[in-house]
Amino acid sequence: MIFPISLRKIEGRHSGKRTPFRLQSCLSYLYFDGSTSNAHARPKGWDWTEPGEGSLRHFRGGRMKLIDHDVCGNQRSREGLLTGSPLVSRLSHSPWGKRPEKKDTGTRTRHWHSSCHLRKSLLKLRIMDFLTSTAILPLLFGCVGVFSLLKLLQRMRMRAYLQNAVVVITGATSGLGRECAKVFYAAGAKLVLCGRNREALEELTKELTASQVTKVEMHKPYMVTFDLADPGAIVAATAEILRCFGCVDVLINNAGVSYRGAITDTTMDVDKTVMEINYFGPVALTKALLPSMIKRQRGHIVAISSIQGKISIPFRSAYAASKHATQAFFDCLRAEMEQYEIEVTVISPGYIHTNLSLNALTADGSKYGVMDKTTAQGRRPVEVARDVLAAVGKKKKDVILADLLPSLAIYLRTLAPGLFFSLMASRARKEQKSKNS
Ligand SMILES: NC(=O)C1=CN([C@@H]2O[C@H](COP(=O)(O)OP(=O)(O)OC[C@H]3O[C@@H](n4cnc5c(N)ncnc54)[C@H](OP(=O)(O)O)[C@@H]3O)[C@@H](O)[C@H]2O)C=CC1
Ligand SMILES: CCCCCCCCCCCCCCCC(=O)OCC(=O)COP(=O)(O)O
Repeated sequence: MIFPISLRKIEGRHSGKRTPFRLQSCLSYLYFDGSTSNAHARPKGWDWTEPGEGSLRHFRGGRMKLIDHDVCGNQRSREGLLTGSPLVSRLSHSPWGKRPEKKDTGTRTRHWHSSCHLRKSLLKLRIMDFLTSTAILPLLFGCVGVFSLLKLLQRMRMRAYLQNAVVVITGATSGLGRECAKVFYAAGAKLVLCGRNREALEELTKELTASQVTKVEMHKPYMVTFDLADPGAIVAATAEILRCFGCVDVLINNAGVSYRGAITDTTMDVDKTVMEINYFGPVALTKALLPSMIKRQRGHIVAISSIQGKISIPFRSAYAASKHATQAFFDCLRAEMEQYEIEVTVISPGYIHTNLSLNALTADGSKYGVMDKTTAQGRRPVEVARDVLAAVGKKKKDVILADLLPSLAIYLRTLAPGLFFSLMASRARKEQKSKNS
């Protein structure tokens, strides 16, 4: 007979004591609830003890005694030894009495039948218990094995996808772009590094080629310098990019600029510049590279957006608008490119410890030049870069790389917009107040 028992409860409060328990029946299992002080409660719905009142009288050092009465009113008891795992313990016990003799009353026979019935159901239980104890472990190991195998396959597929792939990274001179260059290079990608600052690109190239640490074959990166805010430069740069390795497998639109300012103070030029760099530039570069990808029926476009591509926070109007536009454009692109087997991944990070706030534009177009606390406390760019690598390798479509609060804020914006807007308004009031004081 099997008694699944919560060992935790027993050990916690009652071990070694003479303690009353309430017995409760659930299906044919017997549970006892150590938290109650009910001494002689009748086991609810438990027909096994029907002839009398059963109660658990004794429990000491792993032994327990169950006492009830037979039909003639004689007290009878069973003793059990508590064994088994902490999750499910068993009470092995001396079985109940024998078949009633002919002289027994009808009641006694009825109880004997009910006892038989109980034995049958307990046999079923024992079989079930045997099956679970013999099946659960192999099943568990099986699941872990399959999971590990799938992970291994995924890693191998990822490696094969990125090794020797031509990867173009914009904004490779600094922050996230720079770290992306390092992790994609280490994965064996053929890099085309883009930025405005040639010296910074050269320095990065030197650093990369000096670090031959991985087993995979490394390829010397190319550099292409252009300004994303200059549409003419983008056309010329595209031709140069395509000449580097003859094709592009992955384009990572990472370059970007942030902004801080009140809408009422901000000139239209600033709005346009932010949109040029963060939205029109990546869109133009993507459009320029797409025909060659479509021709090969192969390619992957990545957009580094932001949490602010999903929610808008005060004093970030131009930046949030550019990131929302980015999200929308690349979502459309994903749908349209599926027929050509071109992947589109939009990545929305939360704060990262980079130069973003230092380089942010203000209302009059000047540089903000402050390392914000939120930026300084952001994630390490190398970690985010690894997540970008994984997202690209796994061909993810939309990825949020942020802490719990920004992630929750996205849901709040969708599910309770009124509340979200109130929170943002109060944030704006507070920020305005601290600026004025
Ligand atoms: N840091 C953060 O908290 C977060 C950042 N992001 C996004 O990550 C991306 C990378 O930013 P991050 O590394 O943080 O910031 P950084 O300021 O460190 O890097 C920005 C990069 O963009 C390049 N860039 C800026 N303007 C232009 C331009 N006109 N033409 C070409 N390249 C340009 C910069 O190159 P140059 O050397 O020429 O200036 C630099 O390489 C951005 O899109 C940003 O929006 C998203 C969420 C959070
Ligand atoms: C169910 C409870 C939900 C509670 C939600 C409360 C709302 C809290 C608002 C949180 C706002 C998070 C903003 C995150 C912004 C962010 O991560 O931006 C990333 C960037 O792009 C950073 O750029 P910036 O120039 O602004 O530094």
